[in-house]
Amino acid sequence: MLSNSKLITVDSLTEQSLHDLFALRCVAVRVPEFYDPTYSKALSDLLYQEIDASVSGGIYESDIDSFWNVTSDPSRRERYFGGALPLQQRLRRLSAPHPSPIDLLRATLDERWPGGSTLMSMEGRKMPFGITRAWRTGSEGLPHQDVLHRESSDPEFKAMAGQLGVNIYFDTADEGGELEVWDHRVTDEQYADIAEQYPGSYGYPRETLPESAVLIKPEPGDLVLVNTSCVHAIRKITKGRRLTVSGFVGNFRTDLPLRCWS
Ligand SMILES: O=C(O)CCC(=O)C(=O)O
Ligand SMILES: [Fe+2]
Repeated sequence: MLSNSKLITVDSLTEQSLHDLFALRCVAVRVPEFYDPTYSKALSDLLYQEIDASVSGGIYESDIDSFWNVTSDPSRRERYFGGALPLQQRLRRLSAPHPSPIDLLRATLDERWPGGSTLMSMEGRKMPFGITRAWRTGSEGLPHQDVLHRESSDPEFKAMAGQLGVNIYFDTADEGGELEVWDHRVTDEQYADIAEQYPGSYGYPRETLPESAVLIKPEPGDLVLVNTSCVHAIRKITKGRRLTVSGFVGNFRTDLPLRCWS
């Protein structure tokens, strides 16, 4: 039975809940109404219009590539880094007169984490944080992990002590679209043997996994943080559509800044 005992729900993000998530005392943390739900719907209407057909398609539509889509394409990579600051500025403009939800998240992490929080840089360039992901009816995200050092050979990322997926939900599906998280990790050693079968740590068959531990049906305005070393999936959206602003947060040490990218 799915007990959701590995889910922590908090009124506001705390240092303790972040430590619990990095240490896998839980697999997900939910902050209901992190962003005002009445602003969320209005913002989602604007963000749907920003979807860019020229960024990589796949399971969701977006306004900017994710890092893993640009690693082997120099022109996409250039566009990705060039988009980092315009992305922040556009979300501020679309959210005004309310705060940008991604600024609010980065400031909250800065206040709560001993070492603070900052945008991730790579080779001296800022990375985008807070991409829009629009999930249409019929789409789903298969069981996967997000582990940066499997996507980049940069030795710096090997030192990362943990990675979180952070999602703020602005529009949610009428049916389906739940976030499912397993209390289960495919280790780097295990992944090395199956990497060719599951590029990007994506698409593990459900029958190879234990029962999932957490199932979240997000509401507009919710923030959900997942330890992305745990296998997680987005159940098929069978009615309606779903829009998130999404990113990752890397922990390099408690006394160093969390680093944020998408
Ligand atoms: O959209 C979601 O609920 C989760 C997306 C995801 O896979 C992640 O944040 O790593
Ligand atoms: Fe993920």
